[in-house]
Amino acid sequence: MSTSAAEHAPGHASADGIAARARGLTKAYGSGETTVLALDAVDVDIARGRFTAVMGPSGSGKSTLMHCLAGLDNVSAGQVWLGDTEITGLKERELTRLRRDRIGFMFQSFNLIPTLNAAENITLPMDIAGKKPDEKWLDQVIDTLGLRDRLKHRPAQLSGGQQQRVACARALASRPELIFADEPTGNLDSRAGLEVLGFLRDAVDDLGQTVVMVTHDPGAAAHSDLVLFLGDGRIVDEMERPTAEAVLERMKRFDVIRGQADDAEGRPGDGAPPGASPDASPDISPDASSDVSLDKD
Ligand SMILES: Nc1ncnc2c1ncn2[C@@H]1O[C@H](COP(=O)(O)OP(=O)(O)OP(=O)(O)O)[C@@H](O)[C@H]1O
Repeated sequence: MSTSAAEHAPGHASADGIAARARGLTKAYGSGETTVLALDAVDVDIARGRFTAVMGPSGSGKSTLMHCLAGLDNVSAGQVWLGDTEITGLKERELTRLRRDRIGFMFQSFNLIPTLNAAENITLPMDIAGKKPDEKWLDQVIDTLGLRDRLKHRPAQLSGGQQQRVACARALASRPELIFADEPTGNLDSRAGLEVLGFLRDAVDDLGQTVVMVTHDPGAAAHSDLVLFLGDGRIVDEMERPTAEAVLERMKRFDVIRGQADDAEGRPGDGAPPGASPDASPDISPDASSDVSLDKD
């Protein structure tokens, strides 16, 4: 299934509201009998100025999709564009520069440098690139994220939620075209997680940023504008204006399909209720399920 594929003129990325685009994106790991097809000819458009969530069962290809769109991993076939730039085929040095200049990253483990204070962590990528931050923008980011009185603190002196806010500010500091967030609330309690999701939402609504977030949590996905559902390396569904309940219901259908596949192949766990077998689980943790009541701010 493709997203807005009809707009696509073959071989060209449009200059309009598309922040990233993939056509026929295929990624295989290994070779011969042990080949794993992580992405199977995925067509996707990531709209500029929107918050897109990527969900799907464990192993469905979420991280691989993010890594390929961000130029962190090479593709086996197909094409990927960031804005108008086709990144498939770029040399590693060009990719490094492109990631540094045009993409912001947030990870589950905040990836802050322990010896640097919050302010230094926020500007580190720009310092490495030898670029001066736009002070007005940086002030806006710091105030939006409520970090003004935490700038001199080192990561160990900050709560998990505050550390992730610093990571969020770092991702925003260079005003990137696209922010990729991989399970950004995975290490946070639900209150801190909600706070970070609210800031990502604000980054889109108030600062005009574009965010793509991989998550297992329907409550987190409910903060997005659009959820893309991956199954077995393909985009199998999408949901506009998601609610946590609707996302959870959609995820449960992966259980049913996997259960049926298990039945057909006579795998252990036949007849078990959806989600009862570890293999069949869509990887929604009990915590995630309990977060279903979380709603948009
Ligand atoms: N480096 C690798 N070598 C071999 N296989 C890999 C590698 N990385 C991922 N895979 C396989 O590719 C498929 C997709 O993996 P991916 O990590 O993208 O899924 P995911 O949806 O992000 O999973 P999870 O929710 O568990 O993080 C899986 O079958 C996985 O085992």
